[in-house]
Amino acid sequence: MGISILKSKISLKKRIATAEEFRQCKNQKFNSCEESDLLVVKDLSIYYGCCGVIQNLSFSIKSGGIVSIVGNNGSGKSTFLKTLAGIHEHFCGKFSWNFSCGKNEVIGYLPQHAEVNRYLSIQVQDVVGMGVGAKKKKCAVDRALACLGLTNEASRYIGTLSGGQFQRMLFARLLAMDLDIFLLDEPFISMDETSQNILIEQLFVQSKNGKTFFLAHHQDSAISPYCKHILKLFPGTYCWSST
Ligand SMILES: Nc1ncnc2c1ncn2[C@@H]1O[C@H](COP(=O)(O)OP(=O)(O)OP(=O)(O)O)[C@@H](O)[C@H]1O
Repeated sequence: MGISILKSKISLKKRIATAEEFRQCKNQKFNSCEESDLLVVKDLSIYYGCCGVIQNLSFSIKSGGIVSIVGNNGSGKSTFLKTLAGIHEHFCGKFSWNFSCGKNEVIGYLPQHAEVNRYLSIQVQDVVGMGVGAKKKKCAVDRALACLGLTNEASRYIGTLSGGQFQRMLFARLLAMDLDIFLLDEPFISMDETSQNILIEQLFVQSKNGKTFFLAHHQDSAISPYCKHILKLFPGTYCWSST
Protein backbone atom coordinates (compact mmCIF):
# COMPACT_ATOMS: atom_id res chain seq x y z
CA MET A 1 0.00 0.00 0.00
CA GLY A 2 1.18 3.52 -0.51
CA ILE A 3 0.60 6.71 -2.38
CA SER A 4 -0.86 6.36 -5.84
CA ILE A 5 -0.59 9.05 -8.49
CA LEU A 6 -3.38 10.07 -10.85
CA LYS A 7 -2.33 11.44 -14.21
CA SER A 8 -3.75 14.70 -15.50
CA LYS A 9 -2.67 17.41 -17.88
CA ILE A 10 -4.04 20.28 -15.89
CA SER A 11 -1.66 23.08 -14.94
CA LEU A 12 -1.82 25.54 -12.09
CA LYS A 13 -3.05 29.02 -12.80
CA LYS A 14 -0.86 31.21 -10.61
CA ARG A 15 -1.30 34.72 -9.40
CA ILE A 16 0.57 36.65 -6.81
CA ALA A 17 -1.08 37.37 -3.48
CA THR A 18 0.27 39.97 -1.13
CA ALA A 19 0.50 40.43 2.60
CA GLU A 20 -1.86 43.40 2.22
CA GLU A 21 -4.42 41.08 0.67
CA PHE A 22 -4.11 38.86 3.72
CA ARG A 23 -4.95 41.75 5.99
CA GLN A 24 -7.83 43.04 3.94
CA CYS A 25 -9.56 39.96 2.71
CA LYS A 26 -10.03 36.51 4.05
CA ASN A 27 -13.02 35.44 2.01
CA GLN A 28 -11.70 35.76 -1.51
CA LYS A 29 -11.91 32.88 -3.92
CA PHE A 30 -8.94 30.56 -3.62
CA ASN A 31 -6.67 29.89 -6.55
CA SER A 32 -7.01 26.26 -7.53
CA CYS A 33 -6.48 23.63 -10.14
CA GLU A 34 -10.03 23.77 -11.35
CA GLU A 35 -10.80 20.48 -13.02
CA SER A 36 -8.89 17.88 -11.05
CA ASP A 37 -8.65 16.89 -7.42
CA LEU A 38 -5.25 17.20 -5.77
CA LEU A 39 -6.07 14.56 -3.18
CA VAL A 40 -8.81 11.95 -3.06
CA VAL A 41 -9.30 10.04 0.20
CA LYS A 42 -11.75 7.14 0.02
CA ASP A 43 -12.91 4.94 2.91
CA LEU A 44 -9.58 5.38 4.64
CA SER A 45 -9.19 3.60 7.97
CA ILE A 46 -5.88 3.87 9.81
CA TYR A 47 -4.61 1.48 12.47
CA TYR A 48 -1.91 0.81 15.02
CA GLY A 49 -1.96 -2.98 15.27
CA CYS A 50 -5.63 -3.89 15.43
CA CYS A 51 -6.55 -0.59 17.06
CA GLY A 52 -8.36 1.78 14.67
CA VAL A 53 -7.43 5.45 14.94
CA ILE A 54 -9.39 6.85 11.98
CA GLN A 55 -12.35 5.09 10.35
CA ASN A 56 -13.85 5.33 6.86
CA LEU A 57 -12.60 8.80 6.06
CA SER A 58 -13.57 10.16 2.63
CA PHE A 59 -13.09 13.58 1.08
CA SER A 60 -11.43 15.22 -1.90
CA ILE A 61 -9.76 18.58 -2.35
CA LYS A 62 -8.39 20.70 -5.15
CA SER A 63 -5.03 22.39 -4.88
CA GLY A 64 -4.54 25.71 -3.15
CA GLY A 65 -5.72 26.48 0.35
CA ILE A 66 -5.34 25.42 3.94
CA VAL A 67 -6.92 22.23 5.26
CA SER A 68 -7.36 22.46 9.00
CA ILE A 69 -7.18 19.19 10.96
CA VAL A 70 -8.50 19.49 14.48
CA GLY A 71 -9.45 17.12 17.26
CA ASN A 72 -8.68 16.28 20.85
CA ASN A 73 -5.36 14.82 21.95
CA GLY A 74 -5.12 11.29 20.58
CA SER A 75 -7.80 11.82 17.92
CA GLY A 76 -5.38 10.89 15.14
CA LYS A 77 -4.20 14.21 13.65
CA SER A 78 -0.52 13.23 13.59
CA THR A 79 -1.31 9.71 12.43
CA PHE A 80 -3.34 11.05 9.52
CA LEU A 81 -0.54 13.40 8.43
CA LYS A 82 2.01 10.58 8.74
CA THR A 83 -0.21 8.44 6.54
CA LEU A 84 -0.51 11.16 3.90
CA ALA A 85 3.28 11.56 4.06
CA GLY A 86 3.75 7.84 3.40
CA ILE A 87 5.43 7.28 6.78
CA HIS A 88 2.60 5.28 8.37
CA GLU A 89 1.44 2.49 6.08
CA HIS A 90 -0.96 0.52 8.23
CA PHE A 91 -4.26 1.50 6.63
CA CYS A 92 -7.02 0.22 4.40
CA GLY A 93 -9.06 2.14 1.90
CA LYS A 94 -7.09 4.46 -0.32
CA PHE A 95 -5.80 7.94 -0.95
CA SER A 96 -4.43 9.31 -4.19
CA TRP A 97 -2.30 12.38 -4.81
CA ASN A 98 -2.64 14.01 -8.20
CA PHE A 99 0.84 15.48 -8.39
CA SER A 100 0.46 16.77 -11.93
CA CYS A 101 -1.95 19.33 -10.50
CA GLY A 102 1.12 21.00 -9.00
CA LYS A 103 4.66 21.27 -10.23
CA ASN A 104 6.58 19.56 -7.44
CA GLU A 105 6.00 15.95 -6.46
CA VAL A 106 7.86 16.20 -3.17
CA ILE A 107 5.61 16.65 -0.13
CA GLY A 108 6.95 18.80 2.69
CA TYR A 109 6.35 17.28 6.12
CA LEU A 110 6.97 19.09 9.37
CA PRO A 111 6.53 16.63 12.25
CA GLN A 112 5.21 17.67 15.64
CA HIS A 113 8.56 16.94 17.23
CA ALA A 114 11.27 17.53 14.67
CA GLU A 115 14.33 15.51 15.53
CA VAL A 116 16.98 18.14 14.99
CA ASN A 117 20.05 18.34 17.17
CA ARG A 118 20.00 21.96 18.26
CA TYR A 119 23.55 21.77 19.51
CA LEU A 120 25.11 21.27 16.10
CA SER A 121 27.38 24.15 15.04
CA ILE A 122 25.25 25.04 12.08
CA GLN A 123 23.81 28.37 11.07
CA VAL A 124 20.16 29.13 10.36
CA GLN A 125 20.85 29.89 6.68
CA ASP A 126 22.52 26.50 6.25
CA VAL A 127 19.53 24.64 7.67
CA VAL A 128 17.11 26.63 5.51
CA GLY A 129 19.18 25.92 2.39
CA MET A 130 19.58 22.18 3.03
CA GLY A 131 17.09 21.00 0.41
CA VAL A 132 17.93 23.55 -2.29
CA GLY A 133 20.34 23.14 -5.19
CA ALA A 134 23.49 25.28 -5.22
CA LYS A 135 22.37 27.52 -8.09
CA LYS A 136 19.14 28.68 -6.48
CA LYS A 137 20.27 28.42 -2.87
CA LYS A 138 21.12 32.02 -1.98
CA CYS A 139 18.00 33.49 -3.53
CA ALA A 140 15.68 30.79 -2.12
CA VAL A 141 17.16 31.01 1.37
CA ASP A 142 17.03 34.82 1.48
CA ARG A 143 13.41 34.79 0.33
CA ALA A 144 12.33 32.11 2.81
CA LEU A 145 14.10 33.83 5.70
CA ALA A 146 12.46 37.14 4.79
CA CYS A 147 9.03 35.50 4.58
CA LEU A 148 9.39 34.12 8.08
CA GLY A 149 10.92 37.29 9.57
CA LEU A 150 14.28 35.60 10.13
CA THR A 151 16.58 37.69 7.93
CA ASN A 152 18.46 39.04 10.94
CA GLU A 153 18.88 35.52 12.30
CA ALA A 154 20.50 34.11 9.13
CA SER A 155 23.98 33.66 10.52
CA ARG A 156 23.03 32.72 14.07
CA TYR A 157 23.76 29.21 15.26
CA ILE A 158 20.58 27.20 15.58
CA GLY A 159 21.20 26.42 19.25
CA THR A 160 20.80 30.12 20.07
CA LEU A 161 17.28 30.44 18.61
CA SER A 162 14.16 30.62 20.73
CA GLY A 163 11.61 27.82 20.39
CA GLY A 164 9.35 29.96 18.17
CA GLN A 165 12.24 31.11 15.97
CA PHE A 166 13.35 27.50 15.65
CA GLN A 167 9.88 26.43 14.47
CA ARG A 168 9.83 29.26 11.94
CA MET A 169 13.27 28.19 10.70
CA LEU A 170 11.99 24.66 10.08
CA PHE A 171 9.08 26.01 8.05
CA ALA A 172 11.44 28.37 6.17
CA ARG A 173 13.42 25.28 5.17
CA LEU A 174 10.33 23.79 3.53
CA LEU A 175 9.44 27.09 1.88
CA ALA A 176 12.93 27.43 0.39
CA MET A 177 12.43 24.10 -1.37
CA ASP A 178 9.54 25.63 -3.34
CA LEU A 179 7.18 22.73 -2.70
CA ASP A 180 3.47 22.68 -3.51
CA ILE A 181 2.10 20.46 -0.73
CA PHE A 182 2.90 20.79 2.96
CA LEU A 183 1.89 18.64 5.92
CA LEU A 184 2.41 20.65 9.10
CA ASP A 185 1.87 19.00 12.47
CA GLU A 186 1.14 21.61 15.12
CA PRO A 187 3.57 24.19 13.71
CA PHE A 188 2.45 26.82 16.24
CA ILE A 189 3.94 24.94 19.19
CA SER A 190 6.32 27.25 21.09
CA MET A 191 5.22 30.28 19.09
CA ASP A 192 4.10 33.51 20.67
CA GLU A 193 1.41 35.63 19.01
CA THR A 194 3.89 37.54 16.85
CA SER A 195 5.51 34.37 15.51
CA GLN A 196 2.11 32.79 14.94
CA ASN A 197 0.92 35.81 12.98
CA ILE A 198 4.02 35.74 10.78
CA LEU A 199 3.45 32.08 10.01
CA ILE A 200 -0.31 32.47 9.50
CA GLU A 201 0.26 35.33 7.07
CA GLN A 202 2.73 33.22 5.10
CA LEU A 203 0.39 30.23 5.02
CA PHE A 204 -2.41 32.43 3.74
CA VAL A 205 -0.30 34.20 1.09
CA GLN A 206 1.27 30.95 -0.11
CA SER A 207 -2.10 29.18 -0.20
CA LYS A 208 -3.56 31.96 -2.32
CA ASN A 209 -0.70 31.33 -4.74
CA GLY A 210 -1.72 27.70 -5.23
CA LYS A 211 0.16 25.93 -2.41
CA THR A 212 -1.76 23.44 -0.30
CA PHE A 213 -1.29 23.08 3.45
CA PHE A 214 -2.60 20.37 5.74
CA LEU A 215 -2.36 21.76 9.20
CA ALA A 216 -2.94 19.85 12.43
CA HIS A 217 -3.62 22.30 15.22
CA HIS A 218 -5.87 23.09 18.13
CA GLN A 219 -9.35 24.27 17.37
CA ASP A 220 -9.07 27.73 18.87
CA SER A 221 -6.04 28.64 16.75
CA ALA A 222 -6.00 32.00 14.97
CA ILE A 223 -5.50 30.17 11.64
CA SER A 224 -9.09 28.87 11.64
CA PRO A 225 -10.72 31.78 9.72
CA TYR A 226 -8.22 31.32 6.87
CA CYS A 227 -8.85 27.61 6.29
CA LYS A 228 -10.64 26.41 3.17
CA HIS A 229 -11.56 23.01 4.62
CA ILE A 230 -11.88 21.75 8.17
CA LEU A 231 -11.51 18.10 9.16
CA LYS A 232 -12.66 17.49 12.73
CA LEU A 233 -11.64 14.13 14.13
CA PHE A 234 -13.73 12.43 16.81
CA PRO A 235 -13.46 8.91 18.25
CA GLY A 236 -14.70 6.60 15.49
CA THR A 237 -15.99 9.39 13.26
CA TYR A 238 -15.19 12.75 11.69
CA CYS A 239 -16.76 15.91 10.31
CA TRP A 240 -15.61 17.46 7.02
CA SER A 241 -16.63 20.98 6.07
CA SER A 242 -15.63 23.48 3.41
CA THR A 243 -16.00 27.25 3.35
N1 LIG B 1 3.41 4.44 17.51
C1 LIG B 1 2.19 4.22 18.04
N2 LIG B 1 1.82 2.99 18.42
C2 LIG B 1 0.59 2.76 18.93
N3 LIG B 1 -0.34 3.71 19.11
C3 LIG B 1 -0.01 4.96 18.77
C4 LIG B 1 1.26 5.29 18.21
N4 LIG B 1 1.29 6.61 17.95
C5 LIG B 1 0.09 7.08 18.33
N5 LIG B 1 -0.68 6.10 18.81
C6 LIG B 1 -2.07 6.23 19.30
O1 LIG B 1 -2.89 6.62 18.19
C7 LIG B 1 -3.84 7.57 18.62
C8 LIG B 1 -3.72 8.83 17.77
O2 LIG B 1 -2.48 9.45 18.08
P1 LIG B 1 -2.01 10.78 17.34
O3 LIG B 1 -0.65 11.11 17.83
O4 LIG B 1 -2.21 10.62 15.89
O5 LIG B 1 -3.09 11.83 17.90
P2 LIG B 1 -3.09 13.41 17.81
O6 LIG B 1 -4.49 13.80 17.48
O7 LIG B 1 -2.03 13.89 16.91
O8 LIG B 1 -2.78 13.80 19.32
P3 LIG B 1 -2.10 15.12 19.97
O9 LIG B 1 -3.12 16.23 19.87
O10 LIG B 1 -1.90 14.71 21.40
O11 LIG B 1 -0.83 15.39 19.24
C9 LIG B 1 -3.62 7.80 20.11
O12 LIG B 1 -4.53 6.98 20.81
C10 LIG B 1 -2.22 7.32 20.34
O13 LIG B 1 -2.06 6.83 21.64
